[in-house]
Amino acid sequence: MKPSNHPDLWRDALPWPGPDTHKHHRGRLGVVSGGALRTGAARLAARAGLRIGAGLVRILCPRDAALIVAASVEAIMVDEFSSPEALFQLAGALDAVVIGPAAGLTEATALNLAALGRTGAALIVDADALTLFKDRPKDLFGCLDRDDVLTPHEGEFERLFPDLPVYGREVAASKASERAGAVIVLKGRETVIAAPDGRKVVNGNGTPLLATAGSGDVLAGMIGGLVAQRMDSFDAACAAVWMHADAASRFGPGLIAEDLSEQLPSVLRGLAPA
Ligand SMILES: NC(=O)C1=CN([C@@H]2O[C@H](COP(=O)(O)OP(=O)(O)OC[C@H]3O[C@@H](n4cnc5c(N)ncnc54)[C@H](OP(=O)(O)O)[C@@H]3O)[C@@H](O)[C@H]2O)[C@@H](O)CC1
Ligand SMILES: Nc1ncnc2c1ncn2[C@@H]1O[C@H](COP(=O)(O)OP(=O)(O)O)[C@@H](O)[C@H]1O
Repeated sequence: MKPSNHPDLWRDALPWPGPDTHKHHRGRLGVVSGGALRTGAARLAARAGLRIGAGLVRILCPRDAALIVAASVEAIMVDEFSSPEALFQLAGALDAVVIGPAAGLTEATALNLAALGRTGAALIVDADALTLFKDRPKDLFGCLDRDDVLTPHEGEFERLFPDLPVYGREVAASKASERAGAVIVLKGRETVIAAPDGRKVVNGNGTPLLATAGSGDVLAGMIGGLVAQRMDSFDAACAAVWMHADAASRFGPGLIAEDLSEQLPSVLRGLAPA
């Protein structure tokens, strides 16, 4: 399949604030932070979610991380939790939650994911929350709904779906989406986005400048920010992947993950209705 992702596919579905909206109506996104030494990934994702238009973004922190995160954010809100049940309560008021970036390869991450799976929030599952389920992928799939999104790079994909890479990236992504019962974003030079209902798009505007630590965390936050605004999860994933690459190209050489969110206003201006 040739690269097929293009704004014509999802431009009309992008969320824009109406005159009577308020921050809660624009969508509430949560991002689960790692522990005290691992808070950067959640902050990258949260900022991206806010920049892409979620009205309210909260970083949900284990106790030891809360003061560190609180000291390094402004518009982003911070909550602490001390158990999966407490996380469940916090997430009940959210439209979408990102979990996985620097979350830790621990049982606590698995229990937190299971707790989030019991809420009505759509989940964007990345990084450690994928790798953790290497030997028990069904435990992950059992927590998911069809509007949830998994964002593996190739290594993470192979850990969850060791029998699928042999089919090639495009077929593998479709089979994985069907098996997981969720949208799959198989990241790489040409990212493949597949939905359990058979929709599939291949992205062609990527740039190797994106091969920098934390850029995947930003992408997870962008998808979460669009899904929180009630964009269909597959469309949100296609839009975020394209905008993420466009942001990188606009910045150019020297790009680090922190720069991506700061390019989003100009990316969005180029997509806004006239
Ligand atoms: N600011 C922060 O706090 C940041 C925190 N972060 C967090 O750190 C945590 C662990 O991150 P990680 O890099 O150690 O884990 P992972 O990416 O699994 O690499 C492990 C091995 O997998 C392999 N591999 C195969 N294919 C691959 C591919 N396409 N892309 C990359 N690797 C691929 C590769 O093996 P190789 O190819 O070298 O043999 C590699 O050595 C995780 O929670 C993450 O969220 C980061 O997001 C950065 C910013
Ligand atoms: N060579 C490349 N060409 C285009 N895009 C790339 C390339 N390498 C990485 N990317 C993109 O960069 C992002 C990296 O995500 P990920 O591996 O999860 O990074 P991290 O865990 O550091 O946040 C993905 O969106 C991926 O598609």
